[in-house]
Amino acid sequence: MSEPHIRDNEWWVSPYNNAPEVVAARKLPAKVEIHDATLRDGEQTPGIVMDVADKVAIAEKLAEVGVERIEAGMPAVSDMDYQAIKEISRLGLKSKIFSFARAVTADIDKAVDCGCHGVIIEIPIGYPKLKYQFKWTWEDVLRKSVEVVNYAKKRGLYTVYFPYDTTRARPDDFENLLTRLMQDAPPDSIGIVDTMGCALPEAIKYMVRWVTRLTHLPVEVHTHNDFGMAVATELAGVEAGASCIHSCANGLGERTGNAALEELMVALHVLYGYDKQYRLDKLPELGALVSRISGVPIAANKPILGSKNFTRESGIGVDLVVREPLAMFGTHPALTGRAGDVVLGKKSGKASITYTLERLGLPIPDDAAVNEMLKQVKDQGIAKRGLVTDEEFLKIAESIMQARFPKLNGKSPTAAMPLLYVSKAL
Ligand SMILES: CC(=O)SCCNC(=O)CCNC(=O)[C@H](O)C(C)(C)COP(=O)(O)OP(=O)(O)OC[C@H]1O[C@@H](n2cnc3c(N)ncnc32)[C@H](O)[C@@H]1OP(=O)(O)O
Ligand SMILES: O=C(O)CCC(=O)C(=O)O
Repeated sequence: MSEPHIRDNEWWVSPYNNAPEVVAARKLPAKVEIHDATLRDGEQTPGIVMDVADKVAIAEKLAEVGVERIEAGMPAVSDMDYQAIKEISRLGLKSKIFSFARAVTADIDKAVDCGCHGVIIEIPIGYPKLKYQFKWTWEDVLRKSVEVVNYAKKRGLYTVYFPYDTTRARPDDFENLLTRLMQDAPPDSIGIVDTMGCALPEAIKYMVRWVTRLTHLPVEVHTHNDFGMAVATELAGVEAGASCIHSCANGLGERTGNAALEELMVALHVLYGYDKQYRLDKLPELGALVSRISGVPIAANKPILGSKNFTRESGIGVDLVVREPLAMFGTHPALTGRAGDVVLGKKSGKASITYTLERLGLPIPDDAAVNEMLKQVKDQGIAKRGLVTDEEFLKIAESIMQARFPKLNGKSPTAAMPLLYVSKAL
């Protein structure tokens, strides 16, 4: 089928994503890039330390997945970060390498020394930050920014201006800052930073349009997940024309984390129809690597990567999980390197039993036996408040079949199973 919401064996999502009224409200850029900050903002998750080898391994996997930009770290934090960024730059990966800098020239020098393509120049503009933390006015911010932005550009770096806590800036502060920055030190692009993850998707759209109008520069969006909307707000930014969105693999990051890389990649391709520029099938490998190195487990129900995303216990339609996955899921498990799975428990139905028997290579007995197996599976699932394992199910199936064919009592349990079924035909 050729409608955008359906691609055979890949996805079947909502046709209303492409309703004329919905499409008319969008101003999608021709291309969107992902700037991944796992090695900097992801490492800012409390307690995580990644050494040089860890960062190199993650950078290589990010490049393999197809991330356009890797923020490899903040050299000011430690010599290990400095070495890691340098090492990653030397690898000659397809992704462009960025470093994170304060608005100080020494940090720009470090980015150049590390061989980076670009730099993110961070400076606060959110009013709570200016008022309580820095005691700066927007004029102070401008003064500190101008010299450093010009310096970074002079040193040949792609320069992203990152006035953080943007979404809590006073409108006049932000507008004055950007207006004057464009006169005195225009960077290559501007980041809208939802440091506290507290802006609505519609607010981010408004801000992207506002910054575009003020600067005519490419706009990037960087969000956190405090209201569970980091991915939604970045995609809203794209709908308003943002051409670069920031991420962390597995949604790592300060507090509730950053917009999750894997969710953005799949959404750009499946929900917005951007060309498949990413190896979505490699996302589980990246997720497992980042989880192992960070020590932060992936939640079982985490979008894209959760171990139970394509697992169904509920009996209704369960036989379709493997036979016709798009009846049961919006995306085919194989699109993201996954496989569907049927498990047994309290919510099983008859189809769960017959499916499991087939999967175990066993014949399907008569209806009464299947019903009895189902009853015992449910009872056991309830009793243990969990799933019934294959081993437990085999015991249930065997005892039922042996009761029906007592002549075969005494045979070894599992070895006798096929025989027990065959015996019904005798
Ligand atoms: C939203 C945010 O939190 S933004 C950044 C978060 N990331 C990090 O903090 C990374 C991990 N941090 C670290 O390892 C350390 O905090 C360091 C190495 C970066 C800095 O450590 P410290 O030596 O304690 O420096 P400190 O935080 O006191 O700042 C030093 C100076 O930089 C100034 N500064 C801080 N941020 C910026 C900035 N974005 N641009 C320009 N100057 C800045 C401070 O005002 C201070 O100036 P002062 O010496 O005139 O008072
Ligand atoms: O480390 C920080 O939180 C500052 C920069 C940033 O990533 C943000 O504001 O979201």
